[in-house]
Amino acid sequence: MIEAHDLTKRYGSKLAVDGISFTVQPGRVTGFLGPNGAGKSTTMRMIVGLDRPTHGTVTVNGRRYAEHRSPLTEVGALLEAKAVHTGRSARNHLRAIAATHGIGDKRVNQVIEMTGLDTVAKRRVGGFSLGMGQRLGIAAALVGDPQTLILDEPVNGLDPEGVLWVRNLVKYLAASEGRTIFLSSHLMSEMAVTADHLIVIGRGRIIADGPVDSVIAQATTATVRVRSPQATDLAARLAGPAITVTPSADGLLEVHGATAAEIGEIAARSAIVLHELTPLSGSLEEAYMSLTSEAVEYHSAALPGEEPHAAGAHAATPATGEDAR
Ligand SMILES: Nc1ncnc2c1ncn2[C@@H]1O[C@H](COP(=O)(O)OP(=O)(O)OP(=O)(O)O)[C@@H](O)[C@H]1O
Repeated sequence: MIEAHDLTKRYGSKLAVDGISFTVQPGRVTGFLGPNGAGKSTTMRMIVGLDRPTHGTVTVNGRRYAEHRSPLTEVGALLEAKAVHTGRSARNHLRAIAATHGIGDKRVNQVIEMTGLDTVAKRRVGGFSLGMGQRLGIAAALVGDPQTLILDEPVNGLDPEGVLWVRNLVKYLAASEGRTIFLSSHLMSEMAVTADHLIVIGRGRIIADGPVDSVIAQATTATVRVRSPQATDLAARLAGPAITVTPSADGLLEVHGATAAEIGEIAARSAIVLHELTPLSGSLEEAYMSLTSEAVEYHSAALPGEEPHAAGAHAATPATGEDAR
């Protein structure tokens, strides 16, 4: 378990992390989200003692990282994937890390196999691609077989097979082995299918902390998709001050402000035939854009004809495909 209390980090005049308190529980994957510069990496660095809090504390299993006798077997971290001795082979890099904790070659070989690095284990790390470097960073985090894993953008640079592997690995480690997993990513569709719980930060402060479904439900408007051969009639009967009905195609309506049950009852009372009645929850991307719209420090320029802020556009988009939960 990771516990942060009033955790604060100031770099000169920049308050990178502004008094945050949170708990990362074992047995589930906790996603850490936030715009560029929100303070995610700084928070993760403080957890593993690479940065000293200006104020407040953060502990792993009740102790600060530096107080653990065998930190590598307690917490594994992927923070700076390229922070390796470039002249060493992947195997020797892992052996050097393992040696600091008396971990033998057997475990080194296991993690090399787990991370798919077998064929390149003898190659110099300096020549590794971004994805291979990322796999090596994950291997290093796993060497000590730790109870807690902290992964800063672990899927960055990985191919689709690698992304799927990370997803399945962290889910397995949390759900089947009860480990504590804390990971950041900017890929919302991936986070939506990987995390159980989310902590969202912006400008160094916590914006949301809760189960993925509740974070999405709180930050998006639920839509119900209704298909009926009497769509025009149904739309007229549904429309009211609290209900918005948007015809989206022939016979298809998108309804905000009423549940599927309420719509079904209104249709039944009017003897209107329904061919489809589907509640659609918002996507994590919509929720994220809405939650962080005030906290984005580095805005991209709008494309011609696009709203300067993407949040509104996303909030209006019904959730479909892989982002829908
Ligand atoms: N060593 C440092 N010295 C000065 N400022 C720093 C330092 N490290 C981070 N910062 C600043 O602290 C803020 C938070 O940075 P951090 O890297 O923690 O954000 P992040 O959420 O991880 O961002 P990203 O998504 O871009 O990785 C940023 O404004 C950053 O410029």
